[in-house]
Amino acid sequence: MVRIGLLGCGNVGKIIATHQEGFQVVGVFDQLHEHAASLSELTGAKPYSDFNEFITADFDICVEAASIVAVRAYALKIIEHGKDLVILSVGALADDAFREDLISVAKENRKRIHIPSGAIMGLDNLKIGQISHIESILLRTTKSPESLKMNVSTRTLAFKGKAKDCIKLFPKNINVSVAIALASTHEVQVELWADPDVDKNIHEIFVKGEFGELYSKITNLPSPDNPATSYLAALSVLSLLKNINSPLVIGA
Ligand SMILES: NC(=O)C1=CN([C@@H]2O[C@H](COP(=O)(O)OP(=O)(O)OC[C@H]3O[C@@H](n4cnc5c(N)ncnc54)[C@H](O)[C@@H]3O)[C@@H](O)[C@H]2O)C=CC1
Ligand SMILES: O=C([O-])CC(=O)C(=O)O
Repeated sequence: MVRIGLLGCGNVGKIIATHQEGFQVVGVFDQLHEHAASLSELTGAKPYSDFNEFITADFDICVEAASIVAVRAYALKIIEHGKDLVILSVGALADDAFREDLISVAKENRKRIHIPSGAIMGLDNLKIGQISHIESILLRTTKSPESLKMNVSTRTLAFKGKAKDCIKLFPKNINVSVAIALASTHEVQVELWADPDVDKNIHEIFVKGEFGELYSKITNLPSPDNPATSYLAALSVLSLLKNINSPLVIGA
């Protein structure tokens, strides 16, 4: 059984800890100790209030479901302590220098960093951009103003431009754009819309390239404790963990 340490015990952390199938959460850490304590009560996992104690605990994989700030603060240390790492707040990897450091430390320590598909479907296929020409990628995301912490009464364009700039302004809402850029190794243009008539998280992806053209649209239900985060994002981590050591590897 794969042993997991959970960094971040909020909305996604709780879904992961309460759906343990094919893995066991043995340790939980959160900057708000009451969040770690309540997941511990639900699951029996040991709660840690000190990060340095948490990373010396006996688990194989650390699952990050916290924030970009947490990835920046802890990812290198986690890998240096011999753990593989699942990063949901993938926006942290938009910083080229940080990402390259992290990858080189992972290589030195023979550890792996997993980026789940998060709130979209088909992320794996976009890796074809690493071997075949892609002309353009546009992500059009629509969320409720509440999710974006905006107060608007009509459909409003909150951001238009590059993924790496959008994630700086909306670190809790557009991690998917950075995941797409990393998978495809292509720049991603983003349109982020706040729409008061929408209560779901909609991601439309437009890609043109040597392969042809893609249009995909996902209409995600928000997750129970955080409307900005699609429930699918938590499911993607659960399916990644369930399959992590499977001899049958499915998908690009
Ligand atoms: N890759 C993707 O497609 C997606 C990524 N996300 C990201 O996943 C992450 C988790 O999402 P939710 O569970 O909905 O968020 P949440 O806000 O409900 O929970 C985050 C938890 O992490 C803790 N935390 C935050 N910063 C921390 C730090 N520096 N050190 C220790 N603990 C810290 C918080 O106290 C909270 O308990 C967020 O960063 C979110 O933006 C969300 C949806 C899709
Ligand atoms: O959950 C979503 O729909 C997308 C999201 O918050 C993110 O990519 O950060």
